Amino acid sequence: MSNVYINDTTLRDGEQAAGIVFNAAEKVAIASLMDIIGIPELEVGIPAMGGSEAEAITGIVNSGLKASLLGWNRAVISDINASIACGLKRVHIAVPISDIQIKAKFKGKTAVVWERLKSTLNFALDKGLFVSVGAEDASRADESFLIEFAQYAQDLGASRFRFCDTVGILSPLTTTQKVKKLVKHLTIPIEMHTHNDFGLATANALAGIQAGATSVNTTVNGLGERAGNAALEEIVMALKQLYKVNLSINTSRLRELSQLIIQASGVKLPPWKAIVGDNIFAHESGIHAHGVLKDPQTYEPFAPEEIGWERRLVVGKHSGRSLLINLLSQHGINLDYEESQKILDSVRHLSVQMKRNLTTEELLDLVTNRRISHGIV
Ligand SMILES: CC(=O)SCCNC(=O)CCNC(=O)[C@H](O)C(C)(C)COP(=O)(O)OP(=O)(O)OC[C@H]1O[C@@H](n2cnc3c(N)ncnc32)[C@H](O)[C@@H]1OP(=O)(O)O
Ligand SMILES: O=C(O)CCC(=O)C(=O)O
Repeated sequence: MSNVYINDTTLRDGEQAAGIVFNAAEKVAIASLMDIIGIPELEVGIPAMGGSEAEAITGIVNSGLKASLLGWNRAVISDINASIACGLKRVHIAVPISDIQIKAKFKGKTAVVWERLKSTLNFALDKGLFVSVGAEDASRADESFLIEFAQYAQDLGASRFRFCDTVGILSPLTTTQKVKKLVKHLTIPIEMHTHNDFGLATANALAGIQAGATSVNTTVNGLGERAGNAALEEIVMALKQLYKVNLSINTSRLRELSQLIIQASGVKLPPWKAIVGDNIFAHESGIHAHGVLKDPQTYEPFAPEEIGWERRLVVGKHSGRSLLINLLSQHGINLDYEESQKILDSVRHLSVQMKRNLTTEELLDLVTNRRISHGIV
């Protein structure tokens, strides 16, 4: 697993999420930050859309990034020409290969699958391009047909093969079974493209990697069609922390990248979003705060600095005395046992009334007011 490769598609599948639009300046800014962070390949968009999308892609191509840049194409010659017109040297050609897709797109004619693959792949190769071939809806395709298709793409000269779980119906076990079979028949790298319809995109992408795939198509914050794609930050941190695979990606800027996507997409994340959510290093509960104050590892899987974020200890309904005593001592207020218990009771009461935790200022006010009313200060 030491050679896992990230090909991020935030600027293609990510932007396909309903209602999301990145303008040209945002697309260039996102690509640039990903490049600085060390993402080796970026799927930058769909040149065949023309207009502002083609302009944005050309803008990225002309930005002098180190990352390899890939354009997404249907198996249509004019799409490939649009990619060339944007200055791209790498193209991805997507071909629908499940019965459902072939029926909807090619009137059920499998001959069209072979013909489209051959004509567009040969065309792109003749133009000197690097070609990645994608099997759309591979997870629902007939398995022999999928293998035949992948081998044909390899024989024709494709440099990489993308296995797509287009509607996110795989589990880690079925992913493993399918990818293992594919690996036996291919020598070119296999890329995982997984969707999150059942909340399994990251798990399935990692299962694919364990089964022998070497590339992952990710998106920042898991943005993408419907429930989204495998999240870049989850894949990178799971590989780093759980699989001990170092990808030479500067993880300390992952939170910053996530924030850039929130800003550009206008879509906020739930605070509990894995890796980059606001609450990933926030502790309120008494037992957790007590543990973290002694050793952060008790309730944190890795240090917040690893992703460029910080630890927060907040006082609220579930807090205990250790946290109160600790926080207040930082403000020169020392509590004995009895007083801390009384203040904790008030904190609980107030939290329930306000249906939230208390800010530090509110906690300090509470203590001061209590002390005044008891003639302590
Ligand atoms: C699983 C995925 O995420 S695939 C990527 C999806 N992304 C997008 O669709 C976003 C960008 N798309 C677009 O801008 C437009 O759909 C375009 C420019 C590609 C095409 O626009 P239109 O010509 O108006 O076609 P429309 O979107 O209505 O239909 C898609 C056409 O592409 C065909 N098609 C779909 N996928 C493929 C493919 N992989 N290879 C070849 N043809 C395909 C469809 O059969 C349909 O053809 P038809 O018009 O002959 O029926
Ligand atoms: O690239 C492809 O082949 C299709 C990618 C895709 O977005 C999908 O199948 O969900």
